[in-house]
Amino acid sequence: MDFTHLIKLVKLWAKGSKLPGPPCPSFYGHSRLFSSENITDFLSKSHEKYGSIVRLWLGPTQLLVSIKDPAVIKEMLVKAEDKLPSTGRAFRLAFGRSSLFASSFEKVQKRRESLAVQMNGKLLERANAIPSKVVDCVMERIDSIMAKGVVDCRSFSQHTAFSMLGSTLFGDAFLAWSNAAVYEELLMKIAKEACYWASYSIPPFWKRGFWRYKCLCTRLRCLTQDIIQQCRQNHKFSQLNQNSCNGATKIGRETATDAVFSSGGVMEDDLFLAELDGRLNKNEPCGNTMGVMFHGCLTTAGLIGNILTRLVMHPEIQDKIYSEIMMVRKRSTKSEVQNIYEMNFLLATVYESARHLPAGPLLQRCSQGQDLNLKTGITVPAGSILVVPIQLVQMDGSSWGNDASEFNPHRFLSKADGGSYLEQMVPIAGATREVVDCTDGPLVLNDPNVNDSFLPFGSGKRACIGQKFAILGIATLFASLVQHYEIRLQPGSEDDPKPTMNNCVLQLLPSPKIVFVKRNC
Ligand code: HEM
Repeated sequence: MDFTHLIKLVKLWAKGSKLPGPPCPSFYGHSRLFSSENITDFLSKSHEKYGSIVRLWLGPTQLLVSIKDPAVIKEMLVKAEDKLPSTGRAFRLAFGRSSLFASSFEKVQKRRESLAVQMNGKLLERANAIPSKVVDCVMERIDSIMAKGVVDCRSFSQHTAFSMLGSTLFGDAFLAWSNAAVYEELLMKIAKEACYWASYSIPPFWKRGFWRYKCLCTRLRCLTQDIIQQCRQNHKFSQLNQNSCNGATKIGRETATDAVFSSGGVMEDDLFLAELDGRLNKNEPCGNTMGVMFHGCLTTAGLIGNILTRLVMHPEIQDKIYSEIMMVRKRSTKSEVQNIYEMNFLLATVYESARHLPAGPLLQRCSQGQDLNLKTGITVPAGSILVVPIQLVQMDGSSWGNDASEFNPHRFLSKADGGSYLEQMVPIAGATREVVDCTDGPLVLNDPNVNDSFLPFGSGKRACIGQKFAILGIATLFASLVQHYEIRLQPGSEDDPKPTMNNCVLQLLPSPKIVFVKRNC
């Protein structure tokens, strides 16, 4: 250890010991006391005893600081720009260099901004967060599932999220791709092992399992290149057709700068993919594309599964969503997708599901270079691990009321006059600011982000850039699903599912078995 390292360490000890927290139980600190399964319980007890900021030693050189106060969390998430080195390592190990999921903010800033413009601009302007072709594809799958029998929420959600993200990134070619099932399986195998292999600060070259894992990652890269190739061919072909219909001879990007989306709403150009990976690394291409597929599929599948589980456990909520869909669609002349902005109860159910069960137990940050001075007067020393126990924050009675632990979409609705805040955020041609008259009277959707304790997509400098896309896409999907099918719990599958970490995300397990019953509409 060199001299500067030693000075840093002494500062960490000196400043860290001024923070409130339990005494260090051993040389290894608290690292052996909590695992990912009981981390929230452990932090809950520590916050009860020591207040809203708690420090824990994870060993002689690692200080963890957990923050539970919403105002301090907000400040911290804006000020602490870096992610933990292990997060960046997990993505780098699996997918190669990435300019989107690296731990240093400096490395991701530019790509984040340009991708956010794509995700939140063109994609949402068209109010076509997911194309009808994906919904058709999911519906077809339900028909084949019904022919076979039952399915569980988890596997249905996984396939669905995969179709959603795949067709958004790769266009129509993805839905017809013969390797889609293999791709999905590979991605899930990688998800099972990613955190384990990233927990080694030096890759364990001596372990056979590690090389097996690297093989899976290489196969995923080859398949990603294959689908990108097909996506480009598809695009060129459709351009050729379009040009020959127009009597033009020129093909390629010059004619397609505005054609990121086809008429069906799918991004059929390779501009989006080029935007994702740019000229990142010729030896390890597609790092960001694979990273987005990985993160997007796992988190979206988690939320879809979570909503499905709620709908089968609370049939009264499903009935209410169905009434809202029918009411909105009956009285509206707009296209199906635009109607989503008027389905306030459905959107509130999506928010409530995300509040009730976030993708993971912790948001994490660090500030490698300098100390973090918070307005409360507290200084978090450079190099500390900063965490937000989201489950605790999103279930806290002082932010969410006495019924914080209940599943209640109404907490995001109010009876005041006005339109949905989503409609105001994403202006749609011809959209009026109507409110939906559900059985309880007109309901207005509140912006969930006004509550600092709503954090399923993080917040601040490293917040999720897929939030609006995920919410609108998932709502679009459920609007079709619930309109055409009643989703019921398979008799005998009444176990009480509990939040459990599985494939890098929190899921309600055991996953209930469900049946789709076609409605007469
Ligand atoms: C239900 C679906 C999703 C959930 C719950 C979710 C959740 C999250 C969370 C909690 C973070 C960390 C935020 C923070 O630390 O403050 C994150 C980061 C991120 N998300 Fe998502 N996400 C979802 C879907 C997506 C999708 C569909 C995309 C893109 C297609 C996406 C792109 C990203 C990116 C690029 C980051 C990394 C930001 C950074 O490190 O700077 N997410 N997401």
